[in-house]
Amino acid sequence: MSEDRAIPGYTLHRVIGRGNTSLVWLATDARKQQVALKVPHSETLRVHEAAERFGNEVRLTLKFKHPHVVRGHAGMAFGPKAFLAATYYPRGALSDFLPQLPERRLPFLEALRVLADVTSALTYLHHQGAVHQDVKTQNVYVTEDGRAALGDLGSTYFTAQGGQTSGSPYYMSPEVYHGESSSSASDVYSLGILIYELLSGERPYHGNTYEELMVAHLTRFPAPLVSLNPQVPRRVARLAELALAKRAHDRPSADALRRALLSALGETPEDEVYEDPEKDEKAAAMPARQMGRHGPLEAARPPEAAAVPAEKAEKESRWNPFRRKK
Ligand SMILES: Nc1ncnc2c1ncn2[C@@H]1O[C@H](COP(=O)(O)OP(=O)(O)OP(=O)(O)O)[C@@H](O)[C@H]1O
Repeated sequence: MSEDRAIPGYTLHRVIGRGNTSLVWLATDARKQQVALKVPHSETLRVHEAAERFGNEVRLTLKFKHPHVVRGHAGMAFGPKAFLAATYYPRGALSDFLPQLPERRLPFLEALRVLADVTSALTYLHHQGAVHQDVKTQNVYVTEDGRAALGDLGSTYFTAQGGQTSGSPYYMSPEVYHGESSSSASDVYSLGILIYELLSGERPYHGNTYEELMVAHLTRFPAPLVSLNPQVPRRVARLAELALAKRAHDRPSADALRRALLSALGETPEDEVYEDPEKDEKAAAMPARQMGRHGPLEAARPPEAAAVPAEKAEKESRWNPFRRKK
């Protein structure tokens, strides 16, 4: 990284990832704590909607506080010194290591645990009135002891404020393919795809092009999950199949799925009690001198210009989700 992009207060050790938007470093902060430091590419800062998307990710990652949502420690949403310091997950994202596993699958109980954690994160976001819009293996980070956290809040928005519909074609719901608004039910659909993928080792729908995937999501039905993996408890299989209902209102809530997954793990699902995300905002803030014009604590704005409009997905070059490396 050139000197002018150095982030004050952090020592950079090595690059651990490179996405469309940012370069991710393993770094240590002033207290010698390891963090994943996301620094937007210069091009991201030059393209308005890309910069907005990064800024949205910074603001919301700092705002939400849940054990299964990637935690932001500090950041700056906009400007040449924009960055996000977040919890570092040494195993990386699910997509980083799944392909190396036998049959591309986590052991069954580990998969259930990861899914229960992601579903708990979604239950929380939906309870806050937010829609994630990008649930997929690339955005699920896993700890050494097999616990998961949902990250990449760049496309997340609050339904009360509105936001631009977006998604990734392997995970996108029929209504998003139709160019309609996304909702918590669209997240549940993407979660249904993830459940299939983790419990059967394969995504339910395939296609080599955006159009082929669209046809599959709009017209086909997945094979019964228990036929692909007889270990899957019937209730989980039933709800996962319902999560892939073509009509949004036929899908279960994330919370219903969370309860089924926890029961499958032999646990008694409890109601989740949430901390007010505003409560510790000041504690999570950067020192004032490091705050940009749009500091990380500013109320979250909808990522209007930031997300990938589904109907434009084919046309957009950089922001076409189908072309994203993931
Ligand atoms: N908190 C983290 N802990 C460990 N590794 C991480 C973390 N965040 C990101 N990475 C690594 O960096 C890679 C790139 O991160 P990410 O996909 O978030 O980049 P991005 O440019 O913001 O995303 P996009 O391509 O969706 O725009 C990830 O695939 C992962 O390997």
